[in-house]
Amino acid sequence: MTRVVQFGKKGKLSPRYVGPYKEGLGITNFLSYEEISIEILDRHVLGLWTKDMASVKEEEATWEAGEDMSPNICICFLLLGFMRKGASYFSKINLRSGYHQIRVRECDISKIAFQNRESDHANHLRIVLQTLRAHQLFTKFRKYEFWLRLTQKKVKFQWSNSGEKSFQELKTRLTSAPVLTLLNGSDRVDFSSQWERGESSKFRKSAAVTSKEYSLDGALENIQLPKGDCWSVHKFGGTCVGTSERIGNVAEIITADQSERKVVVVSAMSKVTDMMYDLIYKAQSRDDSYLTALDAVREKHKLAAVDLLDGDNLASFLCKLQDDINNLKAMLRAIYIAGHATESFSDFVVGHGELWSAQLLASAVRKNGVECKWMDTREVLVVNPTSSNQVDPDYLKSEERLEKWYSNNPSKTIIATGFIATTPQNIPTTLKRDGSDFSAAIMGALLQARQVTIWTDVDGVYSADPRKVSEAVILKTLSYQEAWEMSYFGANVLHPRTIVPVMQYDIPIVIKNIFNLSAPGTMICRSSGNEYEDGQKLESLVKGFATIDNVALVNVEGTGMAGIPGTASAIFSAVKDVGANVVMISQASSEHSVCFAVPEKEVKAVADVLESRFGQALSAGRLSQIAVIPNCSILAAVGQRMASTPGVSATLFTALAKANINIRAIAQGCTEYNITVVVKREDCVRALRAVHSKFYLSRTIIAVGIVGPGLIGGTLLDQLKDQTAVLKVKFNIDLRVMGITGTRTMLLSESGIDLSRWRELLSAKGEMADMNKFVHHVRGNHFIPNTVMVDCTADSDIASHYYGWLHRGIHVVTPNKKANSGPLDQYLKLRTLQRQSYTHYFYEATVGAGLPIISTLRGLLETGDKILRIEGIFSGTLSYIFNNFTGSRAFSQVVEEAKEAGYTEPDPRDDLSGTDVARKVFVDGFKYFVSFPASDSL
Ligand SMILES: NC(=O)C1=CN([C@@H]2O[C@H](COP(=O)(O)OP(=O)(O)OC[C@H]3O[C@@H](n4cnc5c(N)ncnc54)[C@H](OP(=O)(O)O)[C@@H]3O)[C@@H](O)[C@H]2O)C=CC1
Ligand SMILES: N[C@@H](CC=O)C(=O)O
Repeated sequence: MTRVVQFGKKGKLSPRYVGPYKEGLGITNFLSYEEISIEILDRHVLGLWTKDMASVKEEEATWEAGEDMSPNICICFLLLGFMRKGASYFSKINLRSGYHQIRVRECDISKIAFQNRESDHANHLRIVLQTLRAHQLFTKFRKYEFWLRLTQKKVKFQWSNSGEKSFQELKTRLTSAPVLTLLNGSDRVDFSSQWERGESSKFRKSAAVTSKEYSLDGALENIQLPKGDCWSVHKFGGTCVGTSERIGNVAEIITADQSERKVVVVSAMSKVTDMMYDLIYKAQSRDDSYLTALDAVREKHKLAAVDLLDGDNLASFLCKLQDDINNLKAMLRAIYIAGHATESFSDFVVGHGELWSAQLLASAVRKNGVECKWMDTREVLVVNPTSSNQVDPDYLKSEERLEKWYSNNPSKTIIATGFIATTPQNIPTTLKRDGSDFSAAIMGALLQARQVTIWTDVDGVYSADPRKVSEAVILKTLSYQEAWEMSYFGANVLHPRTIVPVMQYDIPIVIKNIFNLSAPGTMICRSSGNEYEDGQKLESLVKGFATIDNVALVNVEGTGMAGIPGTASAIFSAVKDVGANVVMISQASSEHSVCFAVPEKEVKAVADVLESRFGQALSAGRLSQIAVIPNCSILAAVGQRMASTPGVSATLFTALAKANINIRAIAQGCTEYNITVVVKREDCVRALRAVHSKFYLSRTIIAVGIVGPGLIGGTLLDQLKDQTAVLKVKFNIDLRVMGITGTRTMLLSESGIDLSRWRELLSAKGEMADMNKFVHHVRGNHFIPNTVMVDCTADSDIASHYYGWLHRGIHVVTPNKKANSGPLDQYLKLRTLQRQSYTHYFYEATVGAGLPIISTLRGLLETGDKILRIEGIFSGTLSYIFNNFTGSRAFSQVVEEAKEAGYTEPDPRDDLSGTDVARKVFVDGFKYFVSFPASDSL
């Protein structure tokens, strides 16, 4: 029972009952317990109403109520009445007294008014507070003196920050007091026993956040806004509600969601926001087609509604839609005439997409039998636009409005519009880019919800862009900071600002795929500090990698910069003046140069302004240059566990070096949560894949080119066929043979040759051999960071390519002795380059037919052994001949047999002449202890 009392013109009302405040309890025709207890426990004690207040003229038993009378104080008196009677636990009986809920207007929040002597205020309050103190419910009485001052009639009302703080504390203390209640008729439940059983915190929370638990018979509306774990927030983007069928699916998800209470934030149907902006653009360009475009908008929503709804629901939606369209038509006409739309006009028009999708979804949810309310968030979310095209939420005002909205629209399921909000002056505005995610996060914070779920069309946050790294994995968890860093550096996770509202309450954000409900998604939450909890491998110090393409570097250099305060300020003020966004900054400690990255499209303006501002410094030689390096990309490694872990950057840079990626600039924040490098744009994907595989987030992919599929090359290909699976599973290596070439034909593949059929494919599909094309193909796949050429020929011409290959970052593996037994200076040049380019040059198979002779010799020498003598027959061919040329067969026949057995060189004369043995002696390992003149070669 809620009694509505109309106010007269002067805001006076006369109560119909004189309260029994001084007469004792038990008068029956007062408010029911539910009304009062809920008011007490949930709204008024918790409420944040800050303006005063109903003053009571006792003699007349009338109330003068200001527009904003505060019931907080009244409630305190209410409590004190009970406490004065010795109550330390409250029951509904205590509360059934002469207090009235009144509303100024039908739609207003009910407020409690009651009869009281003004002179009693201070006394009563003291008793309340002393009683609380006696029960150790708060610690410092003097902290609440503000209350006493405020309640004095002639004292000017001033609500200071400290008053607010103290009130909040008092509120918490009061609401954590034990309360007796009746749940059902005469069933009495003593929550104090829960308290004694150690469930106080649970109870405190439920007392503070729910109201229904205290209802006697459920007759009373839940007008008090509960907060806390009972709420979950879901956000569905435009793709999720792109069609009537998808809206229906979303309604199913909401219906199936087990949360006690939920707010569902919804974007406009996909493409609608663009359509709405297009309307404005057309209208202000005086393009008459805005009318047909508006018809298309109406039709889209009408069709969706007809598919989804029926009966009254459909009729009422269509009626509302037509009203809105009529209004929009008028507004667009005004824009058409003015030839201009103000920002608030635009925001108002554009926001209709969310208004319609929220209403459609709400109707669809209701159709599933779930009671729900839809919320136009412009009534609730208050934001202050900033100069930088962003908005700052006003949480206090939004909270007030949310409480008010809820009291008029109490529901366990609320479908709220994303993206739109209002300014403090009630001017419609939007939350700008990715605004719906932000709306959901703000709602989560206002309700202190258990979780915010962002529904999208991917399974979660990937360790890298899956379009660039096909082996990218879904991350189970990310800390707020990691998500923040990833999204800043281009990972399409969440807008960084989305994380801010939820962070303060430790509310997790879960990213889920609406098209794959069984996928667990990614949870963004406070870092647990437990290295293993998220199931990531120990090696995954880096959680993920993100890239930003299309950036340019600007390098300002000169001796005149060192030690001159204000240089950086002057540079970046100039950059700010042209509105450019600085993505990354790096300055060497020598202070001779400052290097920073800006979006490519802004670099010209930046260069121009710097040239003009620093023209004098340039001509005087204080600055040597302002250089622009275009076509760059930023690659960022992100991971909270990178902090204070030595070796992460070394691993990162080694991976990049091995993939032959040149780093143009480096930056690392002092939190050590990210390491950022700038690379050439064309190198970016290879760089990303190289580092991704290096940190064991995926397999190391190697593109292999086989030159010379003869005996050795063919055997190797067969061996690779057998080992491919083992290499993948056991060694995390994904080896793909991208090309095979002989002297006449070559076979190329985009994704890797099927090694079980390579002979058949080479002869059937081989094309004319072309070494340049071959190398370009094997190396040219931007998605594979590592390339290896395996030279299985005995050709010096092929060996002469090694230098160029190593120079391009291509690793070389060969059994061909030619490069190592040619001119020594060329060999040494090759080795120097190999060391400088961080590439591998492996040639173990040149000696001993693949037995580990070279590495063994080197190991012996490195550990202090001295090689005095090496004895043996360094030729398989000669060894075969020595053993088999017994005179019974012709020498040529024995040589033929040796060739058949695979011992000989392609030209057996190399073996017979001893040249092959001599080459082996030349090969690296032997050079440790045999001196050759630099001019010697074979
Ligand atoms: N046999 C052995 O036990 C050992 C051999 N080696 C070394 O392995 C290498 C290969 O020996 P092996 O397999 O026996 O010789 P093969 O004669 O069986 O194979 C040589 C291959 O190289 C190809 N080839 C030659 N020149 C070129 C060129 N310019 N461009 C492309 N392909 C070319 C040939 O192609 P095509 O068929 O089209 O002419 C052929 O497929 C040699 O350097 C040898 O010293 C090392 C250790 C042991
Ligand atoms: N032809 C060589 C084998 C490869 O190096 C030999 O006979 O030993």
